[in-house]
Amino acid sequence: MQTTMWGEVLAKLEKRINRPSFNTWIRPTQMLSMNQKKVNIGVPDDVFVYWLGEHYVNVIVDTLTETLGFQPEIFFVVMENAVHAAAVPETENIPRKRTTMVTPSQTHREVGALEIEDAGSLSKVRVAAQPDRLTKTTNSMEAPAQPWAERIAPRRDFISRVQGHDILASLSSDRSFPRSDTTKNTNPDPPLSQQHQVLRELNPAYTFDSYVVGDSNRLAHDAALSVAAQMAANYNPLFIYGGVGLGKTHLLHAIGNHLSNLAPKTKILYLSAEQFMNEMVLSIREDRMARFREKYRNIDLLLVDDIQFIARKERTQEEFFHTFNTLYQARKQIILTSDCPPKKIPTIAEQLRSRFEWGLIADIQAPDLEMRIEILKKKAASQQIVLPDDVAAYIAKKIHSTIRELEGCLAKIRAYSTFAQQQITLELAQKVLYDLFDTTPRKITVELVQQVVANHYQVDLSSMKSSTRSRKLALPRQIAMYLARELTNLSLSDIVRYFGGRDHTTVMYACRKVEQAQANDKTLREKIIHIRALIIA
Ligand SMILES: Nc1ncnc2c1ncn2[C@@H]1O[C@H](COP(=O)(O)OP(=O)(O)OP(=O)(O)O)[C@@H](O)[C@H]1O
Repeated sequence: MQTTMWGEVLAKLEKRINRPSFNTWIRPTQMLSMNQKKVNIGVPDDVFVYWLGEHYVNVIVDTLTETLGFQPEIFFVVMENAVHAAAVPETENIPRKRTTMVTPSQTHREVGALEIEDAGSLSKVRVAAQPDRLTKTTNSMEAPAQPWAERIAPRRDFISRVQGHDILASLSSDRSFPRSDTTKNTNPDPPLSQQHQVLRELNPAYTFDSYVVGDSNRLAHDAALSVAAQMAANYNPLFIYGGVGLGKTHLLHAIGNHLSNLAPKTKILYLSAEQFMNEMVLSIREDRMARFREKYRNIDLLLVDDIQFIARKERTQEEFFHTFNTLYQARKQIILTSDCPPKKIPTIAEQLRSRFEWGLIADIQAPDLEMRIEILKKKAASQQIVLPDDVAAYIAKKIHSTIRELEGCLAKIRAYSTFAQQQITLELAQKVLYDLFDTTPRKITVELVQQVVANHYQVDLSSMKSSTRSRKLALPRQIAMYLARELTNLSLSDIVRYFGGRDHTTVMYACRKVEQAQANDKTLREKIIHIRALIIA
């Protein structure tokens, strides 16, 4: 039952996450156990714990919530091997020798803390909570370092570094606001002056130095540098937009880091638009809007990621509008990122849209091959990975769209080379990334076509193969013949045999009928496009 449920979750995730990422990071996972509060997800190694926690925890929790009907906490459990790990009972039953909290692993969203557990007969079980309690995060600052944590949670120094600075951070996490019990624990509403104690989010690795500049991002980079050099002078607001994983967040953090080093007194607030909304909702519910406004309107630099999130959220737009005006009038700097330019953000108040266009709008495009290679080399060097040129070129040629994918490949290769104690070579890279890059086209057979069509029309597969004349079956059979003709190399006579017939004119007739029907029926045309896509996928 768990397997079926996980299968359903995987099927949903497959639609929500791009294919290479899904195949690399999600497909190898298993559900080990669940109860009414928690779900244990088995993963192959530490790198998965880090990477899933860093990038996919929210989508996994959302999908589980949708499937289970409640929001579980999730734990990633490293499996020595699938059989062994599948025998792990509920996590709370595993004898604990030590549990150490380490830093939250996150980019622009609250992700949470990681725990290490020693598990009796299991040589290692490591658990990454889907945590939303800042108390955990705070504890983590004092936690002793673990050797593996160094590898998989490189953000530890980030907490201690940030602690010393006068930077404000959002107190609410995406997931904490609907749950009053957690908010009680996590947000006792400390005085403003103490809020920097619970800082998170600015990633010290995201600096201008570690940012590779090329034609695709030069404008955004130069504008960011200019703002960092002189706030609210030239571009206010600075609006950076671009596709997924192309470096918008990196630039925001780079500005924040630059200023926090240069002028530690600068009050910097970095958060996602979603966090802004969550905190606003929480503040309204707890009657703390005055504090909320005080916090947001008393800063020098506001960095908001994914502003497109506020589309269709009128109350949030209104509140953000006032925040924007107050800061702007006080000559404070505002920097926003989005996945599209202001004019393409759907259903956003016109006054807000026009304000987003007041300053400079800079886009980031996908990097070219040279730049992708340079990024890979830079990332490798920063992690002390010896990455031969041919391996960098191999990965960069295969991955075009997002830099996050490049990093994913690098992390995977590094993990394998570490565990297998082998140097990184082209051969190793090819072996490790085989699944990811295996683009061998799916072999299309008549049986496959029949199966997909039968599923779509909810008819019995065996009846596809019979010569029954029922009306319900006529159309699906004809569509299956039509698509079999189009998608396979078989002759009419060969195809008809799969449908229990002998006369090739049956297929000819079916093809003609479907073509005519499609010409007059848009819905049917779209259905066939959809079915064809499922067959080819
Ligand atoms: N030009 C670059 N040089 C070096 N690293 C980069 C560059 N662009 C992006 N990266 C890296 O790629 C990863 C993804 O970048 P980032 O999170 O900033 O993307 P994003 O555009 O904000 O994505 P999303 O829209 O999903 O939030 C980060 O680890 C970042 O360091």
